[in-house]
Amino acid sequence: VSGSLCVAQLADGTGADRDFIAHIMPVVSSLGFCSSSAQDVYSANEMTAVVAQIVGNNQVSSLHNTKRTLDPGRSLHQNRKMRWFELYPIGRLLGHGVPYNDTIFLVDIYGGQCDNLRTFKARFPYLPGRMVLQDIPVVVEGASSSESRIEVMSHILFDPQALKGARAYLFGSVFQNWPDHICRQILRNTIAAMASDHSCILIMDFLHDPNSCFNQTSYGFRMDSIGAGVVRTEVQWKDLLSSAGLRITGIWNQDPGMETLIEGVPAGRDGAR
Ligand SMILES: C[S@@+](CC[C@H](N)C(=O)[O-])C[C@H]1O[C@@H](n2cnc3c(N)ncnc32)[C@H](O)[C@@H]1O
Repeated sequence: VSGSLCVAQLADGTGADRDFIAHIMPVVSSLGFCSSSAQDVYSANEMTAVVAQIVGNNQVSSLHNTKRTLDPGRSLHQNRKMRWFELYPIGRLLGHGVPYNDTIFLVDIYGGQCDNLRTFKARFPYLPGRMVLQDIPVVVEGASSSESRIEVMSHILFDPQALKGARAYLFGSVFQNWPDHICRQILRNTIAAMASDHSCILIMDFLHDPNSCFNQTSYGFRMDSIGAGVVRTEVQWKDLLSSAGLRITGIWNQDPGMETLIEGVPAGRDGAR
């Protein structure tokens, strides 16, 4: 096929689901199997011609082999995972009337084995305020025995948020696991607990850029393939947060192939945050 085709035309021509085409084509393009001149617009190139021949199928490397060829020296496993506080200027959380020792500074929602809080406390040992890890009961049991300075509490999906007025509610690698309607419910439950003047939501997640490197485009593809997960573009994040009643007040990202920190506050709040 000569010329460019948009996602809708590709879906029509193949009979495949349009969302599926929109997700898979950035991966195909970043592997070099077609070209992309604009977002959601693709054209055939020399590689397309090769793989379109029956004999050419044998020349298609596995994703892992191709990754080494096209993206030398980089893979999700080779890159060190950034800590949320290495991306985010935590001075933004200070000087707003909290934290005091008896107030809640940070709630790590679905925090796993409390690594986010443990490393944060190690880096900023003198910060006042309570730190609370929330996760499903079986995870919380394991976490409580390993870290005594961090409070742990059971919290499962769609539970109302019991901890009111924390300075920040952190979600690390959580929303990428869930479709929009579930994320919206989690966000709304959190908003109901937020103090209107000083609480914020911090989201550590991937921000999908369809024109970026293999690392990132393929991560969205892999999230799709293991469940209902989704890696969102900046527009999708804005839409999701605003549909829940939040306004994005900052996005920090040091490497387009890695995690991003998104800060949000209730939409009605005056000022920058
Ligand atoms: C991808 S891990 C993220 C862990 C951690 N926040 C981090 O930054 O590495 C997702 C977490 O969500 C938790 N989780 C999964 N299903 C849940 C549910 N229904 N209710 C509450 N937590 C859940 C898991 O136990 C896990 O700790």
